[in-house]
Amino acid sequence: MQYLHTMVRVSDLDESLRFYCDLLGLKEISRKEVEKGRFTLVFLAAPEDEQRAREDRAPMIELTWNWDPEEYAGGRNFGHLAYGVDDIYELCQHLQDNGVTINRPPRDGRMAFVRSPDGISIELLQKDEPLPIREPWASMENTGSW
Ligand SMILES: C[C@@H](O)C(=O)SC[C@H](NC(=O)CC[C@H](N)C(=O)O)C(=O)NCC(=O)O
Ligand code: NI
Repeated sequence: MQYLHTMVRVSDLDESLRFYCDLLGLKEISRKEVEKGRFTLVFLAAPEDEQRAREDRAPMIELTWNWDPEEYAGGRNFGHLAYGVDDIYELCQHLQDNGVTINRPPRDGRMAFVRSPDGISIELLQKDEPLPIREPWASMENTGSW
């Protein structure tokens, strides 16, 4: 089995491509306009995955834009999309300078969260840094249960 993509529905395709491509730096791999279904699919890959994505061997996000406006609410069960980045401070500054909401600034130099135009949470992790997972259980005796 191979992980292929995560699909997110977007309410404004141009606004979303400005965020995911122009600002975040993802590359458009393919696009499909479906007249009958009245929707457009756009597959995006991270720059380092671009070549493999074009050979169908790298994970992507699939933006789905329904031409007829819909309300996209709820979806609390969805968490975030995560990307490893070269310089988390520089990227967050660039995003903020271009009007992107920085939900969690990269104060530890390792992890930040920003929002897409539709409120999708995007986790940015500094490459070559350990995952900043705070083990709430760390202070407890190792009960061996984990
Ligand atoms: C190309 C392949 O990766 C797909 O995911 S197509 C799946 C298909 N998508 C649509 O019909 C898009 C328009 C639809 N109105 C929608 O918003 O999903 C589909 O079966 N979607 C249903 C789903 O739950 O994803
Ligand atoms: Ni899909």
